[in-house]
Amino acid sequence: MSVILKAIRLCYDFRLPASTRTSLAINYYNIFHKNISTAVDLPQTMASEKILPNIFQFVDKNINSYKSLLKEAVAIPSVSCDVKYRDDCVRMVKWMQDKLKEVGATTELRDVGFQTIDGKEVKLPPVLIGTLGNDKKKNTICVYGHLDVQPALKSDGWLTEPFELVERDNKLYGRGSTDDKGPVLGWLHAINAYKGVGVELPVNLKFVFECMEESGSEGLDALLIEQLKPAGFFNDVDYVCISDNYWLGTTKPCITYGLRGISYYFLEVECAKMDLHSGVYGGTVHEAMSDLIYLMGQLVDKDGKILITDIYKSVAPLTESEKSLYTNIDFDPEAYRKSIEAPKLAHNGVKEQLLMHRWRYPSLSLHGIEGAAFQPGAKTVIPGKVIGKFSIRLVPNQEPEEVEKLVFEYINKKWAERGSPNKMRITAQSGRAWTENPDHPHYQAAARATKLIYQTDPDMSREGGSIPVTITLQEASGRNVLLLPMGAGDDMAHSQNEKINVRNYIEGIKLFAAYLYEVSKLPK
Ligand SMILES: C[C@H](N)C(=O)N[C@@H](Cc1c[nH]cn1)C(=O)O
Ligand SMILES: [Zn+2]
Ligand SMILES: [Zn+2]
Repeated sequence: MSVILKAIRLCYDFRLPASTRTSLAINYYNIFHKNISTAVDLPQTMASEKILPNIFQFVDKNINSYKSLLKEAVAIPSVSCDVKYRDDCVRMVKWMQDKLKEVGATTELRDVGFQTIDGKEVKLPPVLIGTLGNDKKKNTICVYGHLDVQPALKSDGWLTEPFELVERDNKLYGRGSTDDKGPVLGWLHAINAYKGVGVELPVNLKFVFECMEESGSEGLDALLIEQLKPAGFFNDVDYVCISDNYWLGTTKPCITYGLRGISYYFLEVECAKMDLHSGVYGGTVHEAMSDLIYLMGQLVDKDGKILITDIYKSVAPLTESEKSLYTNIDFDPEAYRKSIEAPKLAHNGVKEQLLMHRWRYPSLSLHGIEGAAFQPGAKTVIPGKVIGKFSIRLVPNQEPEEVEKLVFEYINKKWAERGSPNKMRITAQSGRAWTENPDHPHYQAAARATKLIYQTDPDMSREGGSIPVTITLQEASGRNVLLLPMGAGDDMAHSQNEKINVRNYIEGIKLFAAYLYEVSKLPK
């Protein structure tokens, strides 16, 4: 067996074509399952074990159509944080609804109300709910994904247009390619592949696809808890799966059992009702920007230690058994450093420390200042109002309300010390951290599927990012939730030149098909 696994690894190392890899995977699969079925002597089971190899071949034959569909999805600039793209968000949701309908799902668009921006009510994009299959004998999996993206402009430093999917060096570049349009489409393609080989889907599926995840999933919790749960949407759900994160590195797959939460702050300082000429007004006003920079400079030290009083107090203590987990994770700090071209990493680049500070300790990041003169050129203006944006990634035992209170108290104290006559206001939106039991059979099923595709045991990882709805889905369904990443650790989600490797996209589709198959075998 190990000889075959090695052979398949070498295929990847030497970049052999997908068809060769698939043949090897099929050989491996047949040998592996022949052993099992001979042992239990069940010819019926044998027949069903041929399903996945056929599906894998089908996927390899349809690579171009998968790329085309991703191109269509990326071309819709569904940026949720900027209301000027709100129609595109709605268009994106409806586009996905059509695709779900095409695979036979029953769908509906649920209205989730309004959000308030600058005192104005703006309609939120609808949430797409879908159901495929209703066989009481089958397991039901609830799949969540998001259709919105972070903003992107070519002038940010993209090599190509961000909303045009471009293939370069076996990578598909475009905003949303990995976060999260590629993975969402992966589910669609996996379902289609079952259809394509004429095999009934082995599970029932329920879909929750939103278009506000990058902006705090506004309206979604209320929909899930106040409407869908009481209406029985989760009654028959057995497992929840989300593909909206990335491998830790670039070669080893992982399955994720933890996310940090997020507490996002808008810190506003106003010194005048309009922007001012610095030659005319400079020296005569208390400038808002100076006040804001002062406050933002009080939040975190150069080593990343958060300076907010008592912020670390409730963080879950590190146990000896947890500590030992980090040693076995496959993570290369030097490769990680090189991939972002940073001069030096925090915590002296020590692997275990880096992982812990990414996954289980809070971090504070400064994101930007609205109202600042960020465009090129020597603009000589004093901004009348500036809004500083920063966030704290929350970890287990840190409750958002308690963290918000500590931040507000700290900012108010620093503001009093500053003694500025200007107006200051701080607001927040927050979501809790999430962890799950990775020893659950659901995780074992996903690990079997992963090993089948990538011929290696996945790492059980946590994730430094946040998906606010994960904990809501866990609570609403009362079921085990698992994150099954499709993309690689260097995909640069949220950054310039976001991409997904063709390999991750295509093998990810196979992974989802194999995952559905493995979960179908779990007890109900
Ligand atoms: C991990 C996920 N793909 C993601 O990118 N989540 C965002 C969620 C968010 C919350 N506020 C704004 N965005 C993230 O972790 O930043
Ligand atoms: Zn994101
Ligand atoms: Zn995402």
